[in-house]
Amino acid sequence: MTGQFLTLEGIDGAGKSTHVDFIRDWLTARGIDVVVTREPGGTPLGEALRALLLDVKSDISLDTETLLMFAARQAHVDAVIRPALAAGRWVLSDRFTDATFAYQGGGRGVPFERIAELERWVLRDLRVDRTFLFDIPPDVARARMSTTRTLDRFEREREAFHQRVRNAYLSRAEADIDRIRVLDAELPVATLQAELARDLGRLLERR
Ligand SMILES: Nc1ncnc2c1ncn2[C@@H]1O[C@H](COP(=O)(O)OP(=O)(O)O)[C@@H](O)[C@H]1O
Ligand SMILES: Cc1cn([C@H]2C[C@H](O)[C@@H](COP(=O)(O)OP(=O)(O)O)O2)c(=O)[nH]c1=O
Repeated sequence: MTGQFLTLEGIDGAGKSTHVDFIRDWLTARGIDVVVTREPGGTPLGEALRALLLDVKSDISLDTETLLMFAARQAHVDAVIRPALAAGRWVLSDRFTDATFAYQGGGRGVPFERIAELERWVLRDLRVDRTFLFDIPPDVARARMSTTRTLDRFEREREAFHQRVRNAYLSRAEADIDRIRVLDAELPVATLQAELARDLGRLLERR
């Protein structure tokens, strides 16, 4: 049996990374072999592209940025995601293609159809089984980040950019309610973990 492919999405500072270990541990405790990965990244090439993409000093045009995201994704899908799923392992990726629709599409204005074309080319028959979208107002997310990290190229964008990213994520969630679960990321971590556990339980049952 092939594994399930799970992704975490949301604007920067929404709290995705906070739940990665929880999801991995919850699944591992139930006998599931989980591969944790992230985008951009997940392979040596992908991590090198990530460094370029996030570096505040990089001067990258819109289309180049979009193509680099998909170049990293192509390597990631072929080297990590497909083999793991084929071996019956589950894959948990901190961000995936929804992020390109949200950031490059919603945030920067790349036409969604162009991104969809790249998605068809790179993903072919690969589908995400469940996406947890951590939804939060940009000002709350920004306040969370400012205490903990040096901001990268995307995190330094204005609040209006992050609002467009958030709106694009929410539109995708409305259009794909079977896959994307929207979580109110302002809730306490323990409440969010209880919701995640409930939904993971449903995924396990339907295997
Ligand atoms: N539900 C929550 N309530 C309050 N603070 C949170 C919550 N989830 C995460 N945080 C804090 O917000 C900051 C950003 O979280 P993080 O998981 O790094 O976000 P992301 O990976 O989405 O950028 C961290 O300092 C984290 O401890
Ligand atoms: C995968 C992906 C990420 N991004 C951006 C969103 C994030 O700002 C950044 C990666 O951030 P993220 O993995 O959230 O970084 P961290 O939690 O370490 O700060 O890349 C895109 O713009 N498009 C994409 O397709």
